[in-house]
Amino acid sequence: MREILPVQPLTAEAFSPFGEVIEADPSTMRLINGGTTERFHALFSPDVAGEGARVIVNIFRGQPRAFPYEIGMMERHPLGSQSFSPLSRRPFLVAVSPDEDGRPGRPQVFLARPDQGVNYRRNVWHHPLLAVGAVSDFLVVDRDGPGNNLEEYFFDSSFTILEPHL
Ligand SMILES: NC(=O)N[C@@H](O)C(=O)O
Ligand code: NI
Repeated sequence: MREILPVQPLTAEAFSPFGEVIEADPSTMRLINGGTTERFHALFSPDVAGEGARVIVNIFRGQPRAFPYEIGMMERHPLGSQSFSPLSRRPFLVAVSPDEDGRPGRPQVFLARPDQGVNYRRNVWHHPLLAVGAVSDFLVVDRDGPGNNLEEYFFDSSFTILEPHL
């Protein structure tokens, strides 16, 4: 029996070892435009490295994953951060791992609300996009430029995620 991973709610504190949660945090809010707009300021700062690197904005259209889902691999981007912000107002799953001597440790899985996104800090182990329940669009801010920005690691034994309760 493969190890079943618990799914926990996404919070800024729990996710802080891996990056930032993108959400309308009242502590970041400042009123602008004559008080007609709330600006939730500087939720994260994209981090790109290497000569010729640039920050780019993309849309990822993710197909929903089938459950139970096997986490067989993790990846990381040594040259840039990567953020995912839902455009389809749907929840999604976030799987991240601590680094253990250059390999991902046991994955931690979070359920992001439809009004939450995440930014993976540069070189943080994560699983590729995990859309849930329906085709879902995400605004993705990450890096373009020369050099290899993808490192993958395949586990000897996968981990199981059960269908999340939405
Ligand atoms: N390949 C790609 O751009 N996507 C992954 O990095 C991902 O985290 O989904
Ligand atoms: Ni990625």
